[in-house]
Amino acid sequence: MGMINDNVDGSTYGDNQQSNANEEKILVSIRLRPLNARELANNDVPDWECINSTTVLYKNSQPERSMLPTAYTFDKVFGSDCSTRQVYEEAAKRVALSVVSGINSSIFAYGQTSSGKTYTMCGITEYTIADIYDYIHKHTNREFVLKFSAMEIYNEAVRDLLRSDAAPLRLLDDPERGTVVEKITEVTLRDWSHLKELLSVCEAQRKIGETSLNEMSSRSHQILRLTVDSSACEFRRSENSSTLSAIVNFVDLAGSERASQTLSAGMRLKEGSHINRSLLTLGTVIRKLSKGRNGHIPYRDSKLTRILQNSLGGNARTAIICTMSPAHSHVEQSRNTLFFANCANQVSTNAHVNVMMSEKALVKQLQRELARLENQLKNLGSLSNSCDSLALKEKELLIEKMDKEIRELTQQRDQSHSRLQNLIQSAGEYQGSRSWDALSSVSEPQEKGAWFEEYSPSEASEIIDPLRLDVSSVPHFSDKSEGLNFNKHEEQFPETSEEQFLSDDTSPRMFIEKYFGPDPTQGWEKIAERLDLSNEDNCKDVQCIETDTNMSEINSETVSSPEQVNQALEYANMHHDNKTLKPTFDELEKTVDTPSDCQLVEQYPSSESELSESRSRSNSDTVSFPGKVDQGLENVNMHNDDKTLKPTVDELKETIESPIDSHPGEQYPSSDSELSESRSIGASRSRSCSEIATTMPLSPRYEMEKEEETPSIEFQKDSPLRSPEHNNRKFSELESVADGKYLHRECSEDSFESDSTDAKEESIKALGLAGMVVKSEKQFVNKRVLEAGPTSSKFKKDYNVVLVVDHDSQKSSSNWSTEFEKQRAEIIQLWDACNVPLVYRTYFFLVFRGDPSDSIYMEVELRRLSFLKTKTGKNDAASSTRTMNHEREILCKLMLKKFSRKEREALFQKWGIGLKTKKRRLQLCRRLWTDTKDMDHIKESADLVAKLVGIAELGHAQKEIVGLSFSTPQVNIRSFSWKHSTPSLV
Ligand SMILES: Nc1ncnc2c1ncn2[C@@H]1O[C@H](COP(=O)(O)OP(=O)(O)OP(=O)(O)O)[C@@H](O)[C@H]1O
Repeated sequence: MGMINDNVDGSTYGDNQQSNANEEKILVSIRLRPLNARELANNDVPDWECINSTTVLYKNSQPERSMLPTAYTFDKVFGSDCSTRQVYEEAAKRVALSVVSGINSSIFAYGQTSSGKTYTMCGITEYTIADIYDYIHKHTNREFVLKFSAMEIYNEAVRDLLRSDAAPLRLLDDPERGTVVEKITEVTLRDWSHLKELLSVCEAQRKIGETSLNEMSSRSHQILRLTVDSSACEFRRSENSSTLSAIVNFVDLAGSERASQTLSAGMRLKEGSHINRSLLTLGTVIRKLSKGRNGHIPYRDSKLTRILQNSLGGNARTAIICTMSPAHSHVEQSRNTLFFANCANQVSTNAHVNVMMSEKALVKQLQRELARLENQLKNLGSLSNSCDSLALKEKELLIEKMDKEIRELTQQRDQSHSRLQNLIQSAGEYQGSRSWDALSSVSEPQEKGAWFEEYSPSEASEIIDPLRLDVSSVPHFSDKSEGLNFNKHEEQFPETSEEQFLSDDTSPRMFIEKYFGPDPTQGWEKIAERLDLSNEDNCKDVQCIETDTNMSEINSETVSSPEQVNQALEYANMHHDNKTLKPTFDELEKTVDTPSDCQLVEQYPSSESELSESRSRSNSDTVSFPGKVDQGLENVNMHNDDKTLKPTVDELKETIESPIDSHPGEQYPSSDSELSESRSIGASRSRSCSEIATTMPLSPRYEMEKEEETPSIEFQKDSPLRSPEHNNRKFSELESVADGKYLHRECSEDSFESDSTDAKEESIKALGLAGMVVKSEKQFVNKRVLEAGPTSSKFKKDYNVVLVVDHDSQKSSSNWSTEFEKQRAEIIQLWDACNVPLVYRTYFFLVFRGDPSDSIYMEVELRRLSFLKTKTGKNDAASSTRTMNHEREILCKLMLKKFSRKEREALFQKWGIGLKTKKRRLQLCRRLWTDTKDMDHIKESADLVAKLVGIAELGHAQKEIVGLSFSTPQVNIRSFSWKHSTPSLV
């Protein structure tokens, strides 16, 4: 036969949920015995009284006991006048008789020595067995088999009470039945009288001793065990028969005792010690079980708890009857008993119906169970599959979403790049465009005002898109070729807002990337590319000049160095007319004629005669310059609709014809005849060179370049081009330089068109950049030039001076770092003067830190800012200040978002802002980038802004990523490819 444990409702054992459904508390009751003769003799008084069927009350109100509870409630309480029958009926019968239904059960008697445990348990055992037999008699349809066994645990030894030998029994752990007592005698009961005989044997076998409290004190724990098997009579011999099988334990515990009270000694003391120890373990088990089975349950600490494990929180219904002596003299033990009872009352057990099945029935049962479990497994599998497919779908959706985001971001990046390229191009071009614009008086209705209000629908994007200011400065190009339609860009550019800027979805870093591109400096590459283009076109322009002005007349002496050009241009720029923002032609002419090796003013020709003489050496000066004059006049006539911003014809004429008083220009040619002469010669000449030269804004850097320690562009000293007689520079040569020949591009005689607007613009572009890059010591001139010498014919053919930025010389020169610092300080000043957005400054500041390859950027920035400073009007300044304030407000908000309260407080302290002052964040943001002369302040400002907008990670590393750091010393502007770490020389 196999055994399956079923719940009482018939469900299969092992189902936790159903098991929990059968959870029931241990039935706990209290029985007070009457005061015994000894107690009465001692005039002891009862302290305890049962005030109802469930509550026992402590009657004595001694002050020292006032803190202890006086009333205890249990399932049942029985007073001293209650019979054992009543106790059985109300406190044990239901539990005990579960055994006939196949449910294990246990009835315990717990209490101090001499409290009436044995007295009670004897009665209950008899009543139970009597009722069992009564039940059997009433249920004739079932066949019952009763087996009896009895044991005692004496001094921690298990003894079989049905055997006369005293050999202790071993305990074994059975996986199915739990702890079993090995070789214990189990007697199948014939009848009720048979059991009575056996009970008598047990009583006789049990260790009993006399103590001062109990003449017949039980010195052991006694467990009487009755096993009840039952099966339906009709299936008794059937293969499919099943049997209910359960055990009922009658546990008469030894009584707890105090040695002092029992006057124990010797063997009794030892017994008492074992008794108390095992009872202590039982109490611990009960206490732990009462707290929800947390922690280790010390069943194995004693044989008692080990044997009764199933009854203590296990699968047996359990009833505990706690016996107490109500005598005042036993109050401590009584309270201990009540405490144990109280804990036991919290313990739950799980009762199950134990079904013994025949092998065949067991197989069938197991097959059903197997099918059920397989079914469960399938369900789990399908659930798991559905979970997997769900997760897969989620992932696919996520991938799809990310793909979409990537596409959008890529598109935005491309747009930004495209826009940036154009903007950066304009950064280099705007000077030219402005000058062209001014000279030609293009039909712009008015000057562009504030930078940021021109092209963006929202301020936020404007703030961090400072290059837009360049857009505003080159409206002239907005409807031109090469994608320079900024209005179009405006449409393509998504509107943004401060909220977007600050939103979680768009991090400041992303925002920067979105509108700046991954790195705004990437656009510089395009500058280089455009250098090529524009120079190419400039060469065409030069060829045009050649054609019109008989370049054969130009000899090597007419070649001017770029340095001179720059000096001249700067000079011109310094003395421009305030109204037109342009130098007068006279000034320019003077400048052009200024020898490079001398101070501008000092070296100018001191008289008209000198000037005339100088000019007479070459027609080129009278060819090119008047060409520009004509152009300017022509344009003025065409677009003279804005007198406030554009020079009128008269103004222009005045500008041209009247030297500025305060300027050495008084030595310049001033007669109409000279001017006419110039015009007549250069009428058909391309406009570009001179126009550019007129308005080219130059930074103070060019003044520095005059100094010897500053690398500057020069022709090779050995070259004939550098001969002393070259001091008398000719404008045509300057023109050539200005037109971009210095940049690198070889010219082709047949590759240009004269008087071309495009050529003009390209020339402007080229010149806008020419000054940025021309600087070199010992630079080489195109080999063909050098080899051929300065013969005019050869020069005409190979008019292709090549300039190289010599980073090596820069790098090797300790001057570069000094110069870099100077330039940077200068830029910082200009940023401040021009209200350049802080984010832009920060980005620039972080990216460019003194690498030799930074020089070009620094130059470009200086030029851009220099020009910007000169052109910014009051309205512009007010507007840009507003925008700047707005930017600071945004940074202020970002500070709240980016920094914790602690971090902010640290910042306030660092920046000297009182922690209790109002608008602390705004105070801090208003201090950023303000002390332009304190580099520490600037660095800290940059670091803070970078952290706020998320560009802290930028620096040289980022620059290298975009290919802006060069490992080779020399960079040929012609093949200016920023992405090549080893750019080749021409
Ligand atoms: N409810 C009761 N009514 C009358 N007499 C009782 C009652 N309970 C116990 N007694 C008597 O008290 C004495 C001690 O009882 P009993 O031996 O059952 O105590 P015990 O708790 O088993 O003691 P021990 O732990 O020492 O074995 C016995 O003489 C018993 O007849």
